[in-house]
Amino acid sequence: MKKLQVKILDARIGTDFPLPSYATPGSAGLDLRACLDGPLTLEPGQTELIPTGLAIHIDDPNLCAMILPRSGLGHKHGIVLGNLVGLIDSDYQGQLFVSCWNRGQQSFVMEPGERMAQLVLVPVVQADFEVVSEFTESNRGDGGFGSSGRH
Ligand SMILES: O=c1ccn([C@H]2C[C@H](O)[C@@H](COP(=O)(O)OP(=O)(O)OP(=O)(O)O)O2)c(=O)[nH]1
Repeated sequence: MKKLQVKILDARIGTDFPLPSYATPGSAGLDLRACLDGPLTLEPGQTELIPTGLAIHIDDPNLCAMILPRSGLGHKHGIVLGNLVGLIDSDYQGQLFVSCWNRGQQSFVMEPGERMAQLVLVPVVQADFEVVSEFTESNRGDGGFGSSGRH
């Protein structure tokens, strides 16, 4: 299997914090840890851009990466992403940052090395554009926004 090369920018990763790894052979997401010097308190409503200490250059236009929230942190503690989803372009070469938003009612202390979000590689298809007058008809046609279900 072809694997993406992830560059480690922070020497604490692999020493103070574990190396990134997939939790199980079937895991889709790679945990992204907070590369912090000390605890960071996120007050209710606060958003902070938190470094991961990792950089990737995907270098393949057929792929991108997405940063997604961790379900437990989001559901139990209200820690989700300020941008809802982070999209990492295949030509991006910088450090990965996670926009952490405390949408909950209580302060949350992010500890150094804490798993704050996850990174998933996703196939990409780019679009070309063409002006046409009609499509070949389908069953749905242009029905949407609940046209086939509850009104
Ligand atoms: O959660 C995120 C989202 C993006 N990025 C990096 C990778 C991505 O390739 C780059 C640009 O992201 P995006 O295109 O979403 O940003 P933008 O606000 O549209 O700005 P621009 O493309 O002008 O930099 O920032 C992150 O590190 N974390």
